[in-house]
This record gives sequence, C-alpha cells and structure tokens, in this order.
Amino acid sequence: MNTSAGATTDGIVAVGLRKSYGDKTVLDGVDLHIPQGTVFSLLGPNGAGKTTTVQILSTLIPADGGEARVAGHLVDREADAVRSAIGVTGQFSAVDNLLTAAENMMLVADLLHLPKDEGRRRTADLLARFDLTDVADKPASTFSGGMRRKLDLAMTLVGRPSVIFLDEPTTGLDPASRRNLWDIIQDLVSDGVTIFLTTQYLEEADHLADRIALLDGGRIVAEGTPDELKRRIPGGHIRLRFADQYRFENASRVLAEAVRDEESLILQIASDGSIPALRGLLGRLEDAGIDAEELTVHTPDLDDVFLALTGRRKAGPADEAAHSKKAAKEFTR
Ligand SMILES: Nc1ncnc2c1ncn2[C@@H]1O[C@H](COP(=O)(O)OP(=O)(O)OP(=O)(O)O)[C@@H](O)[C@H]1O
Repeated sequence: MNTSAGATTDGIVAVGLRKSYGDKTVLDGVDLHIPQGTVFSLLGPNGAGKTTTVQILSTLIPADGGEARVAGHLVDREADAVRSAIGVTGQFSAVDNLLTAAENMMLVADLLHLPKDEGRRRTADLLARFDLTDVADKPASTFSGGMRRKLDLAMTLVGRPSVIFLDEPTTGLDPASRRNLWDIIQDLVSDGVTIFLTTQYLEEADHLADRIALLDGGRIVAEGTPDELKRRIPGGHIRLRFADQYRFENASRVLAEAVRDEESLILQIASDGSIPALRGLLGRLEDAGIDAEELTVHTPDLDDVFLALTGRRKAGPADEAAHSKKAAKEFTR
C-alpha cells in the first residue's frame, strides 16, 4: 500500500479519504492502491460508502480529507484532467431511448468535441466490438436490458478512458448477458484499462476482480485477491483420496487430525489451502511413503468471507429479482 498519493502511473491511489454528512462519518480514512490495467472491486453492506467513494474519485463530490489520484491526476486540484481520463457507467444509464444506438454514440462524440469523422469511426468500431452493428440504426427503446448496458458501456468508451467506474454494471441482467459483459470488461482490462467495480454479485467480483476490498464502518476491513480473502476465514479444507484401504489406513495414522470418510477412502484436513500448508501435508505423507490418488483444495466462497467480516450476508440474485434495485441492495442477516 502506498503511503502517499504522490505522482504515480497507478490507475487509482487514495490515501486517508474522509467524508462525513452532518455528524455521520461515511468514510473514515480509506486507502486504495489500484494498479493500471487491473480490476478492483469495492464491496460493502448497504450504505457502507461505496457510491460515495466512486463519487469522490470521479470528482462529483469533494472529500473532507485525504488525497486521491486517478489516472495520475489529483481529484481535487486537477478535476478536469481526471474527468477526461475516466468513464463512469452503470447504475444510471446515459442512453437516450428516443435516439438510435449510433445517434447515442455520436452525441457523446459531439459532447467530447471530436471531429465528425473521428466520431463516426469510433462509433462504428465500438458498435462492431459490442456486436451492435446490426442494430446501429434502431432506437434504443427497442433494446433488451443487456443491449442497453452494452450501448451504455460503448458510449463510455467513445472518450477512450483509461479508468472506468462500473457501478453495478450487470444488476438485473440475465446470466448470458452478464457473461457477455464480463467478457467485454476482461477485454478492456487486457487493453490496459483500469476498472473500479461495485457489484451486488460476489460471484461477479470473484470472476472479474484482481483485488477486492470490503468497506464497512467507513473503513476498508479486508483487502486482497479473491483467493486471499477466502483463505482468511475458517471453513477451508484439503481432501485427499487414496487408491485403497491400506494406503487410507496408513495415511490416517500419519494425519491423525484428519476427518475420515472410510467409504470413499477420503481424508479431510482443515486448512487454509495455502502452498506452505499443502507442502507440509504432502511432505508428511511422502516421509511415510504414502501416495494420495487425488488432492482437492476447498476454500470458502466470497459469501462466507462477506458474512465473516461484516456480520451480514449479501442478498442473493434470486432475492434481487423480486425487489426493486434499492430494495435488492439490502442485506439480510
Ligand atoms: N448527499 C447525502 N447527504 C446525506 N447523507 C448521504 C448523502 N449521500 C450519501 N449519504 C449517506 O452516506 C452513507 C453512504 O452512502 P453510499 O450511497 O455511499 O453507500 P453505498 O455503500 O453505495 O450503499 P448502497 O449499497 O446503498 O448504494 C449512507 O448512510 C447514506 O445515507
């Protein structure tokens, strides 16, 4: 973690961000370090301050304290430079229903003062990339939710941002459209774009994010790769299956702490699943001259992590379908 938000080529760096509304402290010293070309996901219970963080980093509101750089520019003193380097998309679609897909794109190009030819070129390229060429001249009102999200993201990309804030980009989409958008996001990242993602879907963070941070009580309470976070909480284990009863019994004696499943010839050992833990376990078997037939590592999923670290369970997608977006963002205990 950087200790200062000094000049950097990182996508986003924040040090000690603070924000209060009245006497309610929303952000109480938030540090972020997001390398360029990576996906960072900010998770947290309802009202944790995720949107506030995005609003500060995208220059919509000022922080009360701390410092942040986005695409190398200070968010407070170089707000124009930050704005021209970023794209913000997700919760509130910028798509105009009365315009066609191509017209929506050209409108953005005009707002960015791009020459007409360049605007047309970028429009055609992006519509092709997002598989929207066939519907370029159809009004957006005829689009499905997935097509609209793609158009929204395509519009964000007209300005070629190097940092994109995706605020719940796939909420309400069917699984196929969600996968499609995930592929697009991964392509953007491989082109070097930095993505700041907020999502209700832990599975989405797990799939897309290089690093995840959990915001709770105005602070980052946990941060790491999805795997690191899963290893931090209990519930992980290693399962070893043996080829025959003889090896199984011998291994049981060596690994006395293991839970036995005699029928399947499986031993289960509580473990964080880390490489040193695996090496230690296999070393003990090797010293005793016993081979395992199969080894599997089970780590808890992000739902378990979320529950363990915040004391709340995320609402599942099934619940979300039944509620309005805001209601769906409530967490149940
Ligand atoms: N303009 C405002 N005036 C007063 N309080 C605000 C304002 N904006 C946000 N808040 C409060 O700040 C807290 C954090 O809100 P924020 O929207 O950042 O949370 P969030 O993590 O994005 O939550 P959600 O999952 O509901 O979107 C909430 O308690 C909210 O009520």
